[in-house]
Amino acid sequence: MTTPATPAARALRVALLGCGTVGSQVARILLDDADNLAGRAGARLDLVGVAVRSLDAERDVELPDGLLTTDADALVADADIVIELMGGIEPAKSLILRAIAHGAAVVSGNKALLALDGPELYEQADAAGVQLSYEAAVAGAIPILRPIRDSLSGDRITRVLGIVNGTTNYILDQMDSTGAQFDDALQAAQHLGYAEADPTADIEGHDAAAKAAILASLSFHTRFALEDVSCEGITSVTADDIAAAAEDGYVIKLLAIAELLTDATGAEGIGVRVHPTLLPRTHPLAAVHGAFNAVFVEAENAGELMFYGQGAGGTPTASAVLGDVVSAARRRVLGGPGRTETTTSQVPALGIDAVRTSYCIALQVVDEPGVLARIAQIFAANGVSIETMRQRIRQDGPDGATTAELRIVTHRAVEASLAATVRQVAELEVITAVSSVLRVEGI
Ligand SMILES: NC(=O)C1=CN([C@@H]2O[C@H](COP(=O)(O)OP(=O)(O)OC[C@H]3O[C@@H](n4cnc5c(N)ncnc54)[C@H](O)[C@@H]3O)[C@@H](O)[C@H]2O)C=CC1
Ligand SMILES: N[C@@H](CC=O)C(=O)O
Ligand code: NA
Repeated sequence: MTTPATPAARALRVALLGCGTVGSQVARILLDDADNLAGRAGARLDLVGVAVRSLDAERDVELPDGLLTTDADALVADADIVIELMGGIEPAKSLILRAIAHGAAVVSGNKALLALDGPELYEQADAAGVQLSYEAAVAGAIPILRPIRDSLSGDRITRVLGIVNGTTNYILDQMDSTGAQFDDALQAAQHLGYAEADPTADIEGHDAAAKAAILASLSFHTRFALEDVSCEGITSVTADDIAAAAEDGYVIKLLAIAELLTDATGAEGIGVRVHPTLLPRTHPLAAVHGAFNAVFVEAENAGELMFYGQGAGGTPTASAVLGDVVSAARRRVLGGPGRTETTTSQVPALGIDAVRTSYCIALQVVDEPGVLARIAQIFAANGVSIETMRQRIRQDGPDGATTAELRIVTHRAVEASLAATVRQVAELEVITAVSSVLRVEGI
C-alpha cells in the first residue's frame, strides 16, 4: 500500500539512450512505477524520450507513442538525467560527454566504456559538478560499487575476489550440473539476456576484466584500466576439465581478483587478474549458480564481506540503474547529499499473525493406530498443508513400551493458522508432548 507523494520540485526530464535488454526494462519501470519513484526522488521522473537505432524494431516493452526517437543528440541536449544503455564505445562516449556538458546527471551500465575511458568521463563530470553513476556496470543488480566507494571509504581494502560475469558463470554451471555443451549453454545465456551484444567479450573474459578494473580502481583509490588486468577467458575450459575437477571435489569458476601484493623488492602494488579457477566445492563462491554473481571484499577493519545477487539480465540490472537515477534526482532536488530517508509510503506495521511461514513441529505421540489421521485432520481443518512427516519409533517408554516422535514440516501458511493448529494438536490426548516448534525459512 502506497501513498504517493506529490513532490514539490519540478519534474525532472529523463532521457534514455538504448532500448535493448536493460533499457526496455528501465523504461517499463519508469512508466509503471512513476508514483513510487517520484516519492523516493522528490520529483517526478518524466521519461521524455528513448533513443533507438530503428523506430520499427521489435521491443520487449510497449512504449507510449512519440517516445521513441533516432535523434539521441537532441534528446541529450534537453535532459536533467541521461541514462546510457546502448553499450559500446561510440556514440555512447560522445553522448555522455555532451550530457555532462549540458549539466545533466548521467547513469550508465557501460563497463566497457568506463574501463577504457572512465577517467576522462569522471574528470568531465567532476569539472561540471554533475553526478556520473554506474552501479549497474559491475555485478548487475548487486549493490557493490556504492558500498566500496562510500561505506568502506574509512577502511583499507586488501582484496576483492568475485564472480562478476553472469554469462560465463551460467555456462560453467550448466556444463558442471547438467553436462551441457559449451555452445548450447552460451546460446541459452544469450537468449536469457545475460550476454553482451558480442558474447566474445563474456567468454574471453574481457567483460569480467573491465569490471575488475572498475572494482580495483574504486577499492584501491588508483586508476586501473583494462590493460592493467591480466585476462584469460573460459574458451579453453573443456568438459573433461570440469568432470575431472568434479571428481576431485572442485568446481571451475571464472574469477576476477584484485589484491594488494608485495613484489620481489618488498614494494606494495595491486594485482588485477581474471581467469578460470578451481574452487573447492565447499567454498561459498562454489555455491553461486546460474547467472548469479558474488563479490568477496576483504578489508583490514571490516574483515570479510560478501555481496551476492543477480549479476545480469534486463530487470535485475534495471534495478541498479534506477537506484542511480533516484539518487541523482535527489541531489538535483535537494543539492548536497540528498535525503537520508524517505517516508512517502505510509505502510502499516503488521503483527506476526499476518506472516506466512512454515513450521517444523516435533511431537511425542502414543504409538497406536489412528493417531496420524487425527493429527492430519487438525492440520487440514486449519488449512495448513503438510510438506513432510517423519516418524521415529523408540522403545523408551515405561517398561520398554514404544513411543513415537513425529516431525512435521508444513508448507507456508498464515502464522495464526499454524499457531491454532499447534494449539489444537497439543490438546489431543494421544500427544504426550510438543517438544519443539520452530519456524522454517528458505524452503
Ligand atoms: N544485459 C545485461 O545483463 C547487462 C548489461 N549491462 C550493460 O548495459 C548496456 C546495455 O546492455 P543490453 O541492454 O544488454 O544491450 P542490448 O544490446 O540488448 O541493448 C542495447 C540497445 O542499444 C541500441 N543502440 C546501440 N547503439 C545505438 C545508437 N547509436 N542509437 C540508439 N540506440 C542504439 C541497440 O539497438 C540495442 O537495442 C551495455 O553497456 C551492457 O554492457 C550491464 C549489466 C548487465
Ligand atoms: N554480459 C554480462 C552482463 C552483465 O554485466 C554478464 O554476463 O555478466
Ligand atoms: Na552492481
